[in-house]
Amino acid sequence: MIRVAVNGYGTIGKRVADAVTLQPDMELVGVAKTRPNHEAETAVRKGYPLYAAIEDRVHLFEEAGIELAGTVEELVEAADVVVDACPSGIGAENKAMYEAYDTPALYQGGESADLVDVSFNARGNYDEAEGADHVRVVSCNTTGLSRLLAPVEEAYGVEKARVTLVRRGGDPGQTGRGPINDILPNPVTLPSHHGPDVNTIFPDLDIDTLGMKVPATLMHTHSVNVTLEDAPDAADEVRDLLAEESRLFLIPERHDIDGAGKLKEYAYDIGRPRGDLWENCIWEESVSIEGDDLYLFQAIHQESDVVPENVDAIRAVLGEADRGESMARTDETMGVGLP
Ligand SMILES: NC(=O)C1=CN([C@@H]2O[C@H](COP(=O)(O)OP(=O)(O)OC[C@H]3O[C@@H](n4cnc5c(N)ncnc54)[C@H](O)[C@@H]3O)[C@@H](O)[C@H]2O)C=CC1
Ligand SMILES: O=C(OP(=O)(O)O)[C@H](O)COP(=O)(O)O
Repeated sequence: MIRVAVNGYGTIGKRVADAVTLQPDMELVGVAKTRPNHEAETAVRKGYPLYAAIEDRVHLFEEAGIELAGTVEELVEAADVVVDACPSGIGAENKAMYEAYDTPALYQGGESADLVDVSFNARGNYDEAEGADHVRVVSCNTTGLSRLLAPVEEAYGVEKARVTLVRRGGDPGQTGRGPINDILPNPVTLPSHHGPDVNTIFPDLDIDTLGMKVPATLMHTHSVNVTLEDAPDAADEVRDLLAEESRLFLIPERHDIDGAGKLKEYAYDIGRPRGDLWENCIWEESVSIEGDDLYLFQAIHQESDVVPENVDAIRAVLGEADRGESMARTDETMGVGLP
């Protein structure tokens, strides 16, 4: 059994913890939190051993009547691998602690590529993570782009990818985020971090990305244009290619899903935990071929698409399974793949 610790039990961390408990080859050693809020209480209710992320705050948990299993250093020491899901920049601060206990660490997309030995996407570069001490699971948007571009590059070759990312301003729980009533080029200069991040997975891929932020919380939306080296005659061929990928969901026309709102409704209706959509959601009708150019729209559920990737990264780092085995096991246990 792979003993997994999760440090940072927020949007990403709590989802990764739940996914780890579903894996037959993994054991969740515990989760670390900075303060005794509702998420801490829920973790305890789920039976997850809870550790204090900051030693000075142990008394806050005691005062709240929440039982602790120990401090984060004990958690890291007891684990074979730690998933750091702390806010951007805190992962970098934690690196020395992981090194002190010789525990390999997975970081999230908010950390810099320079922090780690390898940036990771399961479909893109699974094998490169084996034996690495510090691995970054790339951001939600970069994960969505990597999953899409991998099969397209393999089948047709990518001459140039151009993507405009219309990004949600904040997650549903992030009440302090904006914009509330605006549409922002973000960043206003090119490229957004997503293109260079895709290049940490596919170094030779020619890609330009432009970012925006809008007053929405549900999902991101990508407008994708890829000039292909060897374009197929018909868009149907591309649809068939994408449909073979378990983490790409081609939204059928019959579903009558016109945006992120209905996508989330669909996720709740089919009983997805937290309404999560782990797959890229690609509008089937949008997949078009114009000459050598492929066009499509996809929506990305920022809170959850990196979760299967974190599970795969755990196995990849420890060399516990090859890409195909790991992705299949993760998909089957979590229920990845939409009808
Ligand atoms: N929310 C999203 O849409 C996505 C986030 N990411 C990345 O995942 C990482 C985490 O983001 P979220 O889960 O959204 O953040 P979050 O704020 O929801 O959760 C972070 C958790 O870490 C805790 N924390 C803060 N300092 C800590 C410390 N020193 N030790 C332990 N825990 C600490 C916070 O209290 C919070 O519970 C970031 O790098 C982010 O860029 C990646 C993909 C999507
Ligand atoms: O990694 C994400 O988005 P990004 O790829 O646009 O940076 C997540 O949605 C977190 O973004 P945030 O930094 O706006 O919270």
